[in-house]
Amino acid sequence: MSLTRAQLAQQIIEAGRFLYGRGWSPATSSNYSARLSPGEALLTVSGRHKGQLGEDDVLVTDMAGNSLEPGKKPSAETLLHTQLYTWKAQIGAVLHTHSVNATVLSRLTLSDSLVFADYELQKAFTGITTHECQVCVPIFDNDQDIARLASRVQPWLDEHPDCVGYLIRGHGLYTWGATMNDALRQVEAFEFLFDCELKMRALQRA
Ligand SMILES: CSCCC(=O)C(=O)COP(=O)(O)O
Ligand SMILES: [Zn+2]
Repeated sequence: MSLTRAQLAQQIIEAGRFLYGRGWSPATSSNYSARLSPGEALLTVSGRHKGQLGEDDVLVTDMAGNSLEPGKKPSAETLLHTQLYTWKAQIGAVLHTHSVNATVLSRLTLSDSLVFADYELQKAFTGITTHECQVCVPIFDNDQDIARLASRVQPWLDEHPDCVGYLIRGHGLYTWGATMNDALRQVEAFEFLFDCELKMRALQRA
């Protein structure tokens, strides 16, 4: 069943309240979207406070990232959302967050990926049914040129059809789901795992 623009806007508004409240979308950072139709996404307007979004703070774009609502500026990172909708038809929502843990962990990790293994909570990710597997999270260097960044993300997605999210170094997390609730669950799962990983590293050093 497809949801209306108003329903999807409400989901984005509520996601923003939740993510801001958890401290994962501070200071106008982050952007959120939902698939409105096969060829259109509903995305946050650039620069808005994500804990205080209203109905006017979202706009429709095409899958090339062009605003279909003149006068509204789409998120600077629109292309990172639309590339995911183009990559997989099952994706219905994309969330990008800026937590302290995602930022610190992506800076501490000098290699180009993080691997989670043996955590029961890995099962919160779509398609994962056991802790006995590895969840590989690529880390891409940050880039102010979002088209260039998207062009570095694309080969990874193409080669890893089961990818559940990625980090941008010193910047934040991208994850997604068939529904907004699926995407929110994955943000929470990542944040739990980031927390565990940072605590493990701190204790191993002590
Ligand atoms: C204040 S954070 C810098 C921009 C950013 O990384 C972000 O997620 C928000 O950008 P937007 O254009 O979507 O508001
Ligand atoms: Zn960002």
